[in-house]
Amino acid sequence: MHQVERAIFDLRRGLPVLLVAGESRVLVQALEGAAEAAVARLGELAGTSPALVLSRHRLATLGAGKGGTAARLPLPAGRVRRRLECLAYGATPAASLGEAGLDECRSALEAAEPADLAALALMRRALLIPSALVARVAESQSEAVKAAVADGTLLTVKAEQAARCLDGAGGLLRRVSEARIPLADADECRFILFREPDGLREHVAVVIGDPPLEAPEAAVPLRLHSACLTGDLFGSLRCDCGEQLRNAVAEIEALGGGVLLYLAQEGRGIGLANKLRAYTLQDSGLDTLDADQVLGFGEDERRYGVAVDMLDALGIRRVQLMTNNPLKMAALAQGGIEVVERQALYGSLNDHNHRYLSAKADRAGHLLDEVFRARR
Ligand SMILES: Nc1nc2c(ncn2[C@@H]2O[C@H](COP(=O)(O)OP(=O)(O)OP(=O)(O)O)[C@@H](O)[C@H]2O)c(=O)[nH]1
Ligand SMILES: [Zn+2]
Repeated sequence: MHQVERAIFDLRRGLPVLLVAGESRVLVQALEGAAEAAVARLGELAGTSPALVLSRHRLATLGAGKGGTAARLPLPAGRVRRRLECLAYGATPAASLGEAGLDECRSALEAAEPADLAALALMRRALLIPSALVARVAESQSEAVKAAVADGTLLTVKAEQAARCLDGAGGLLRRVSEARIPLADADECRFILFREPDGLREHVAVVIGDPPLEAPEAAVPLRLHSACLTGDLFGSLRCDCGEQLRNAVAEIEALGGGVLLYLAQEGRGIGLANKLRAYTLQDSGLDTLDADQVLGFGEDERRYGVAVDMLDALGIRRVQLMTNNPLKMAALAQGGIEVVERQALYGSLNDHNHRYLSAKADRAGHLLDEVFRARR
C-alpha cells in the first residue's frame, strides 16, 4: 500500500496522480482547492477533457443516479471551476445552475468506471470532498505522462489497490508506544497507541484500572469513542461527545476497570474539514445526516475493523459495550467480538444539540431510552 499512501499525500497537496486500471491510464486530482489553471493543466497533460466523478450520495442530492452507484460527468472545456464546486458540494445546485442547467448535467452523466471508483476511495481516505477530477490519458500524451512518471513528478497507483484503501488494517495494526496517564476520573490509566500500517491514522486504547485482559471468558466494559475535536476538547454544545467521553471514563472506573478505544474517526469518518462544512450546512437548515449527504458522504462513513484489531491485540473477546449506536454492536459482532450487554451512555441535552440527537434517534436508529426521549 506504499504507493497509495504517497498518492494520498499528493492528492491532499492538490497534485494529480496516475491510476492504472488494466490498459487504461487515468489522471486523478482532488476537486477541493483545484484552481482553474490546475484543471486546465490536468486536461492538457491527459490530452482529454476532464470529467467529474460524483458519489452516489451526492447524486441523490442532485436528484440523479437512480442506479445507486457513482457516476462521471464529462466537463465542457473552459471556465468550469465554479460549476465544479456547485455540482460537487454546493448547497443549492439548482439555484446556482438553474433547473435547466442541472437537467443538462443529469442527462450527461455516464456510468463510473473502476478507476473512477478508485479515485473516490482515495478522496475519502484522504478526508477530502468525495468527488474527483479524472482525465483519461490519450495515446498522444502517453509519452509525456511516462516522462512525468519517470522523473518522479507523477505517482502511479494501481486502481485496484487504491479501491481497497478503505478496507482497514487487515490485522497489521502496530502497537507503537504506551504510558501511564492518570485521569481526573480514573487514577490508573494506560494509554496504548496503535498505528495503521499505511501510517495515516493512529488510534489510542485507554486501559482503565486493571480489567481482565487476555481472559477470553471475561466481559470487559468497553467504550468505542469516535474522535470529536470540537466536542471532546472544547466542549462544543453542538453534540454530546465531550460529556459522553468523560462519563464513559467515570463509568468504566466505577465498574472496576475496562477499556476505551479512542478512534481517529472525526466527524463519523468524514474528517474535521468536512465536519465544519457540514455544520455550516446545518446552520442553513439541514440535519446532521442530510448535511453529510450534500457533501457526498453516506450517513456514517465509519468502519470498525481497526477497533476489532485493537481488541484482538489486547486479548478481549467479550465486552459490555457503552453505546446507543446499533451499528457499533453489529460491527463488533461481525468482527467476532461478543457483545454480552449494551449500556446506554448519555451527555446532556441543550438547545444546540437537540436537533442532532433527535436526528440520530429518529433517522439513524440510535437507541435512546424513554427517560431521554421524554426530555427531548
Ligand atoms: N459528520 C458529522 N459528524 C458529527 C456531527 N456531530 C458529531 N459528529 C461526529 O460523530 C461522532 C460521534 O461519535 P460517537 O459518540 O463515538 O458515536 P455515536 O455514533 O454518537 O454513538 P454512541 O456510541 O451512542 O455515542 C464523532 O466522530 C463526532 O465528531 C455532525 O453533525 N456531522
Ligand atoms: Zn461531537
